[in-house]
Amino acid sequence: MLQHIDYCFEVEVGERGLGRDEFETVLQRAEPGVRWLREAHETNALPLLRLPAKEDDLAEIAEAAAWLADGTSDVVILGTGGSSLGGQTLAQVGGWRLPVIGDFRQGPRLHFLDNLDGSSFEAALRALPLATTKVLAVSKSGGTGETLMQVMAICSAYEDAGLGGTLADHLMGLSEPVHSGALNKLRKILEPAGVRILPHDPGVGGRFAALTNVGLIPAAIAGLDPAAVRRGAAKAFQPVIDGSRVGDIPAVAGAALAVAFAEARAMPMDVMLAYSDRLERFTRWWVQLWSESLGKQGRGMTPVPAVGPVDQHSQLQLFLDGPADKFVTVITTDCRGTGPRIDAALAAEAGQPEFGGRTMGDFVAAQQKATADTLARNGKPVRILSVESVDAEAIGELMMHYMLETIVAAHLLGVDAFDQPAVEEGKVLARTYLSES
Ligand SMILES: O=P(O)(O)OC[C@H]1O[C@](O)(CO)[C@@H](O)[C@@H]1O
Repeated sequence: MLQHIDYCFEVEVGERGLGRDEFETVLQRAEPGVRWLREAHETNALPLLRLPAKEDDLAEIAEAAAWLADGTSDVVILGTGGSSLGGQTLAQVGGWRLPVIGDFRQGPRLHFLDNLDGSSFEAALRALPLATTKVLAVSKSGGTGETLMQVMAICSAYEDAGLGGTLADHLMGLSEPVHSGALNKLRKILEPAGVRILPHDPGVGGRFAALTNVGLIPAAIAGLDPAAVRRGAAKAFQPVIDGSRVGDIPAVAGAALAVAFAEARAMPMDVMLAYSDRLERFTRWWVQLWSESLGKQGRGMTPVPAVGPVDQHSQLQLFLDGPADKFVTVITTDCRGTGPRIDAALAAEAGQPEFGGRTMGDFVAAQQKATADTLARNGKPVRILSVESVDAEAIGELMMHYMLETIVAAHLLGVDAFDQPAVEEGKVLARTYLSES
């Protein structure tokens, strides 16, 4: 992966761009954050940082994925937020939820039920052949209401189908170990039925858990090699541990840019425009990571997910000509030569001669470059992240890059990247309203 940041500076984009000295100042402010990361890695204070090199859990991940998938018609993954989006992101790289081929994938059908909607859940329960379905219920805390309700509904559905005695043959859980006698409700439901519960690493926060069993089991079911995902993550982490200068660590430079644009240019909207169907879920995973990690104490930047070229026909007008409050990241792939090649005679006849002999990938390659250049020409700062192709290593590298970028941005903003205190109030109120209804 290469990061190009020339279009972030005033010499290229004019007054919305940063001066090199301004950027250097923010980079210097990032140094304590990078020192903290290095120390946390050495002392294992942040287990996330040990994941890229971790190998001792890969056999269990492969075995769990095989148990869920082998001889199964459908695999249902319950869980929300960080207990689902990392798995979705990785599974999409393996083909899940891609247009058309998502429906023709080899192996069991894969379903992530991360949103709670009674009517669709009921329809899903009617449609699923329960006897040949396996369910993975993921909740780090074991206490998320939406996931608990789904698990209870599924257990009852098995009971109603006369399969109540076979829950251990169909369900698997993934949750933190019980600590200091606290109640883990997911375990409380599943353990008495003999359902196996895999451990969620208590030291890895939900939205940072994609490189653990939480993300890698769905990845393996979708045909991705978990070891390759981690190899990619190690690439993003390498410049942190090898002592590179802060400005030479892509994730640190990215964090410094985002914070500098928010603070010094009043540009608190961060757009991720990814030119690949395989990265659509990745943009959504990043939305949670960026929002829950940074949106605190009146600070934070608002993530805007977009996919190209389709969002050129939806959001690009706003990015180019709306409020000048956005820092855009364009993620490009080397897609030249991919896809169908267009017949020259047909192209000429249609009055589109430049299509003749070109592939769809050639057109998208031209579009992603044209979008970045057009934004820059219109005075909009743009960063370009280019990956050769979207495979297991590339997604691992992208995910680790963004986790590091988020942690460093939190240091720069002076907020805790790892908590999400504000969402608790609404959860308590919803429980009160439910018991009063
Ligand atoms: O994995 P859990 O504990 O069920 O939490 C699911 C999600 O809910 C949140 O706690 C927010 O409500 C997220 O941070 C988390 O990813």
